Amino acid sequence: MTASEALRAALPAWMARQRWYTGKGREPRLEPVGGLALPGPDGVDVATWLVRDVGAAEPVLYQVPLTVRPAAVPGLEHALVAEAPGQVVYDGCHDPAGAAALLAAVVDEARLGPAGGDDDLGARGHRAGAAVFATGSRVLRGEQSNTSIIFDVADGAPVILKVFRVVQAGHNPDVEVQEALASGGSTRVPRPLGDLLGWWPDGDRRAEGHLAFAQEFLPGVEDAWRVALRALETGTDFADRARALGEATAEVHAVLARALPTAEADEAAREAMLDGWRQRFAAAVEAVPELAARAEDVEAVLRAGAAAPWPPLQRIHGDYHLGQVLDVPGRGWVLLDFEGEPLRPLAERTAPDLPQRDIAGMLRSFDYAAGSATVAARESGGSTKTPAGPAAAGREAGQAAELSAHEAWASRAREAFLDGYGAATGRDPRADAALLRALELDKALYEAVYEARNRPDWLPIPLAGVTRLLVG
Ligand SMILES: Nc1ncnc2c1ncn2[C@@H]1O[C@H](COP(=O)(O)OP(=O)(O)O)[C@@H](O)[C@H]1O
Ligand SMILES: O=P(O)(O)O[C@H]1O[C@H](CO)[C@@H](O[C@H]2O[C@H](CO)[C@@H](O)[C@H](O)[C@H]2O)[C@H](O)[C@H]1O
Repeated sequence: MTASEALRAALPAWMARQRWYTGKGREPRLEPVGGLALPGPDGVDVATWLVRDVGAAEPVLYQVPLTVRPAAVPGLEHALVAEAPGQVVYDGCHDPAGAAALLAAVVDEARLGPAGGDDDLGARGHRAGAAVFATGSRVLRGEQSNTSIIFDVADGAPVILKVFRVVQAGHNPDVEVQEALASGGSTRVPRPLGDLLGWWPDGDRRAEGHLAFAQEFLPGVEDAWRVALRALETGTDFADRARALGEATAEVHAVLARALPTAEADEAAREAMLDGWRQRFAAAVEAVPELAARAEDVEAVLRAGAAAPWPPLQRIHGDYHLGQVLDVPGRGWVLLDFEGEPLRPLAERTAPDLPQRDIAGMLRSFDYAAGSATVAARESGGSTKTPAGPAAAGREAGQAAELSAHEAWASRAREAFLDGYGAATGRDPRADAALLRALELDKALYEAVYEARNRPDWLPIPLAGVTRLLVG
C-alpha cells in the first residue's frame, strides 16, 4: 500500500475525530479538490489539501495540511494520520515542519502551486507586518472551530497562525475586519501579520478564499470566559470589567463604521433580516422540536424587533461572546475571532449588520457563564435521586441560593456592559429594547442548534434564555 492509498483509507475516520470537523456523528464522504505544495525541509513533503465532504447536506470544503516523512518521528504519535512502508503521514499543523512551512508561506509572501497535476489551484501569501523567524511551534488546545498554531519567534513577540479548516469562497471576515481595524489605528485587536489567500476550481468557475491568518499572539492572558467563570465561583463582582468591555465594544464599532462599508437599514434589509430570524427559528425547531410550541411568542418578539427603530448597518464582530475577548494587562480588552457565527453562510457574515447583534451576543454570554456555573454547582452537589430528608432539603436550599447569586451576577454584568457601551456612544442600548430582545432571542436560538449538535448537556442553558426572553 502506498501513502496515498493508506491516506485515502484513513482520512475519513481521522477527520471524523477532529474537533473542527462539522459533520458530527458520521464520517465524511470525501472528494479531493487538490493540494498546494509548500517548501519543506529535506526529506519532508509538505502540502495543504482541499477536500470536499459531499456527504453533508451542503458540501463542505475542508483544508487539511499534511506532511509525509520517510520514518515515524518520536513525539508525533498524536498527529499520525496514515502509514505505509517507508512513508508516514502526519497532521501538518502538529508536525513542526508543516507548521513552519505554513507560516513561511504567509510571511515570505510565497506563491504556491498544485502538489501534482495541473489543477487550477494556487495560493499567495501576503505579509502585513515585520518579517518573523519562528524557532518552535505548538498547536493551541481547546474548544476551537479552526486550528491555531503558536510560534516562538527569535527576538520578538510570539505569533499565532490560524489555519482555517472550513474554507469558503470569499474573503474571510476574520482577516478582512481585523486588518481594517488595525489599519484604522485600533489596538483592540492583536496586530495582524499577514494571510494566505488560495484559489481552487469550483464547478466551472474559480473560487478564492483565505486559508490562514497570522497575527501577534498575546501570551499568558486568559479569555473573559475563564475569568468570568472564576469570578462566579469565588463570588467576585464583574461589573467594572463588564463596563470596560462595553466601552471597548463601542470603540471597535465606531472604527468599523468608519473603516468598512455601511448600508442603510431600508425596508428590504428589514425584511431580509426578519426572514433570516424566522429561518433560524425553523432550524432551532428542527434541532429541538419542543420549541415548536413557542412559535407564536417567538414570532411576536421577532416582529417587534423588525418594526423597531434601527441604526445604519455596518460591519460588526458577528459572534461576540466572552470567549472572544482577552483582558490584556496595560492594554485592556482585546477582541478576537471576527469570523462570525460558523453555522451561518459567509455571504451573510460579511454583509453590514446591526451593531446590536454584538451587544446581544455578549449579553447572552453573561447568562451563559451564570448558567454553566449553575450546571457545575448542580453536578458537584450530587444526584437529586438521593433520598429526601433534612440533608436533601438543605442541599436544595443551597442550590437555590447559588442559582439566584449566579443570576444576580449575570444581571449586574449585563447592566454594567450596557452602561459602558451607552457612555461611549452617547446612546443607551436599552433605548432599543425591542431590537435587542429580538437579537438576543435569535442568538439563543442559534445557541440551541449549536449545543444540540456539539454539547447536548448544555442545551438547557440557551433554552432557559429563550424562555426568559419570551416571558419578559
Ligand atoms: N492573538 C491571540 N493571542 C492570544 N490568544 C489568542 C489569540 N488568538 C486566539 N487566541 C486564543 O485562542 C482561542 C481561539 O481562538 P479563535 O480565534 O476564537 O479561534 P476559533 O475560530 O478556532 O474558535 C481564543 O479564545 C484565545 O484563547
Ligand atoms: O468561538 P466560536 O467561533 O467557535 O463560537 C462557537 O462556539 C462557542 C462555544 O465555544 C459558542 O458560544 C456559546 O458558548 C460560550 C461558552 O462556551 C458562551 O460564552 C457563548 O455566549 C455561547 O454563545 C458560539 O455561539 C459558537 O458560535
